[in-house]
Amino acid sequence: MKKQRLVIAGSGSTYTIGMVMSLIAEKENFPLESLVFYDIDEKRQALNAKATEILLKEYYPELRSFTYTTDKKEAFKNADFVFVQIRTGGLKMREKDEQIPLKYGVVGQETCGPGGMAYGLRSIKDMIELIYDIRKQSPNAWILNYTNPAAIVAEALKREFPDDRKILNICDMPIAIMVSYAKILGLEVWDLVPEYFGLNHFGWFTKIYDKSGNDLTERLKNLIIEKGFKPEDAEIANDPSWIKTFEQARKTLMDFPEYLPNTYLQYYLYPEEMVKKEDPNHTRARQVMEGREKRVRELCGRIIEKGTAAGEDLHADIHGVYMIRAAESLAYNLHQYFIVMVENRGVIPNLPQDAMVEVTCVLTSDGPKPFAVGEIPTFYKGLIEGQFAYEKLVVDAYYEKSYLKLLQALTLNRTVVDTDKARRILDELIEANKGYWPDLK
Ligand SMILES: NC(=O)c1ccc[n+]([C@@H]2O[C@H](COP(=O)([O-])OP(=O)(O)OC[C@H]3O[C@@H](n4cnc5c(N)ncnc54)[C@H](O)[C@@H]3O)[C@@H](O)[C@H]2O)c1
Ligand SMILES: O=P(O)(O)OC[C@H]1O[C@H](O[C@H]2[C@H](O)[C@@H](O)[C@@H](O)O[C@@H]2CO)[C@H](O)[C@@H](O)[C@@H]1O
Ligand SMILES: [Mn+2]
Repeated sequence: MKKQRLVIAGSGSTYTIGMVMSLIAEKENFPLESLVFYDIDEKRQALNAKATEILLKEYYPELRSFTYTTDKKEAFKNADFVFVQIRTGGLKMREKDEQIPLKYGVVGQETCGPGGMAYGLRSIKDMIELIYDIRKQSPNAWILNYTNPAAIVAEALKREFPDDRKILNICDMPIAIMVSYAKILGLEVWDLVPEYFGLNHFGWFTKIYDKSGNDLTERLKNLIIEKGFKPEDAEIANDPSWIKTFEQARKTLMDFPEYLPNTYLQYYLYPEEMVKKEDPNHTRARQVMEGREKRVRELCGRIIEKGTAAGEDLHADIHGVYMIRAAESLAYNLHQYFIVMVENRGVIPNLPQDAMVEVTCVLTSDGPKPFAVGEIPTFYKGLIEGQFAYEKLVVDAYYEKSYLKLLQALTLNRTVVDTDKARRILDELIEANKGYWPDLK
């Protein structure tokens, strides 16, 4: 079995230690020859890296080479896989993305609505630059991107790198939802086979089967409606915000019982309720700073101080395991099922052919092979077309530096709708994003 040379870009992330634990858990199936951390923030990276050195010594002694650097050239040479998890502007800018729309009574969210647009315009520039840097050093590496907003990033990367078949955009929300389905059904998550369609953070499960081909969908829907729905992945199971989100997904299913919804649809289908639930002085970014970010920082600090991870409650999370298993399937041609983003090209015939859709695929060494979805009903088609038009306009606006296209994008977005409101939010976001966004005409 060929051992893999893996680079993690954005290794100062709050997800890195979880990813390292997942690499340890998956070491028999995705053995590493080397692991390299890359980040632009030396201090942030060093904390994770120093804790990782200890974790690897204790749980992965056979891994001979672990290094960390802020030098792109050194980081990206001879990679087989690069996982990309950057956040341009950090959690401080995420807080602005969430707070500014809320001032106008509009959803304030990291990947949805005006906040998602603001974050998207920041991510595109850095992501394009990063992919060029990776390709200079490693023309054949698989690049697994989960930097958000993944829908907008995927659309921009498709346009900038149309012939690059080794960039895969992937999100963990569908698998995190499936962890809850598995629990309700009394099965393991990897025993479930999903049918799914949509855009990233904007999709539906149409069917859930077990590995023997039994259709569990109607039983699952009834169980969710009768018994409730909650997050089960350890990372989010006790988080009040995620608990509310999963409850809302149950309501969505009761309102629109045809398909099982992605949790992110709550922002588009119940925008008024979402605004009401928010405390503008304590949005999700602040909760993450006081929660996951603080927890990871303190954990690393303790490991470094003690020189050991013994006694710490460490586990592989579904986020890390999902990305690594997707990489395994690509590296070793395993033909396993994953929900990932691919260009439509006939998968859903009644949607734009160039849309980056999120659907069930088999991952092979030749890349993702999507299953045909077929034509989708009018309600879903209408919603997706509106959302895709918004995403496309954001990427158009980035390339053309167009104020008008951003105004159109926000006016189209279901979380905004009103043109005057869209203009006021846009003007404030422009001010807040000076130095990150292109200068608009
Ligand atoms: N697609 C998904 O389902 C999914 C799931 C989880 C996280 N994410 C994404 O992963 C990313 C990381 O999330 P986080 O909350 O841990 O953020 P974070 O701010 O803790 O970490 C991001 C890291 O990226 C670094 N960075 C920023 N710009 C960079 C650049 N140009 N080059 C290299 N490094 C850079 C930062 O210094 C920081 O250390 C975000 O984009 C988040 O949205 C996506
Ligand atoms: O608000 P955050 O930063 O806590 O989460 C935003 C991310 O939410 C989803 O990821 C979940 C994931 O679904 C779950 O399995 C677990 O790993 O936690 C993650 C974060 O809570 C979403 O898919 C991502 O795109 C978001 O970045
Ligand atoms: Mn996601």
